[in-house]
Amino acid sequence: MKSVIIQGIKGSFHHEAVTRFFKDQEVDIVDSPTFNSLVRQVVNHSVDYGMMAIENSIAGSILPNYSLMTKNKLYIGGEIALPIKHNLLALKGQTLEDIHQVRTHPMALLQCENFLDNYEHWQRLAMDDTATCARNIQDKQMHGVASIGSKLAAQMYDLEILAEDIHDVYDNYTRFYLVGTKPIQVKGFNKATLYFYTDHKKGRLSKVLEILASHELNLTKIQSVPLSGSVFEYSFHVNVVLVNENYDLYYKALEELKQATQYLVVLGEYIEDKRPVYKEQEQ
Ligand SMILES: O=C(O)C(=O)C[C@]1(C(=O)O)C=C[C@@H](O)C=C1
Repeated sequence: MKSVIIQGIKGSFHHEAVTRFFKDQEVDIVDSPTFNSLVRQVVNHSVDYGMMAIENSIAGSILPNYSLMTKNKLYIGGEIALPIKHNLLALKGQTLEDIHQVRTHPMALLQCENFLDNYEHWQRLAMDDTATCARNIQDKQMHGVASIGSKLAAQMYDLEILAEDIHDVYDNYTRFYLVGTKPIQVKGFNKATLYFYTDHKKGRLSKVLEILASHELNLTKIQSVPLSGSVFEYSFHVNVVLVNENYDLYYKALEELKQATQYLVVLGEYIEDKRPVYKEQEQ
């Protein structure tokens, strides 16, 4: 059975990301307190893969995870765009009036700012993953303390839901990568993540973008990340979707990109996880 390490414990969104990604396949889910320790255990082969959040549709990119991937030479074997629904959880019998402190993962706090602004007197603590915060409230019988997390966490740690769907925007998604230490071959891939930097001369980045556009590669994300060892120079992570899955054009683009950049590596070729489009949005 494959083992996959997550940031957090069972009942976290990382846990849900793994179960959605692997569907019916059985996997051994291993907990990790931080992203750093997750990556360490992937690198030293204590586990087969890691599942790592990389960006959220409200709060934006989790920048340290971009650098963790490249510094540790990790490759991407797949992605999952998980709908994230946050709820306010507390011990059974508690009410909103009893609460004076809320604790959760920092990304979850960022996704619920509008709700939290209604309770300015609550102390906000950015802590571990959403599920560990929920479990601690139960284990330590913390009265007056709420956590933010999923309904699964409420169920697993026997907490009451004091407020449902408290994220700022209904359509809230976090994108996760499945990462490993070797390039992962994915049959029928239609998306790729490239990492590059240039010699920082005029027009270099626009040349790269022009190569992508002229080879039917749709740019879905570009993220600049400080280049380690330089001051105010940047490397770039780009995600591209292969329009009409034209592999010839994709490989030609890679050849041209090698000429246009100082350093280029393909971090992953995998299947795009499209966020579902709801009926109301189609109209
Ligand atoms: O705390 C959790 O439950 C997580 O899985 C972490 C995490 C994150 O890293 O962004 C995952 C999804 C949500 O965006 C909030 C938190």
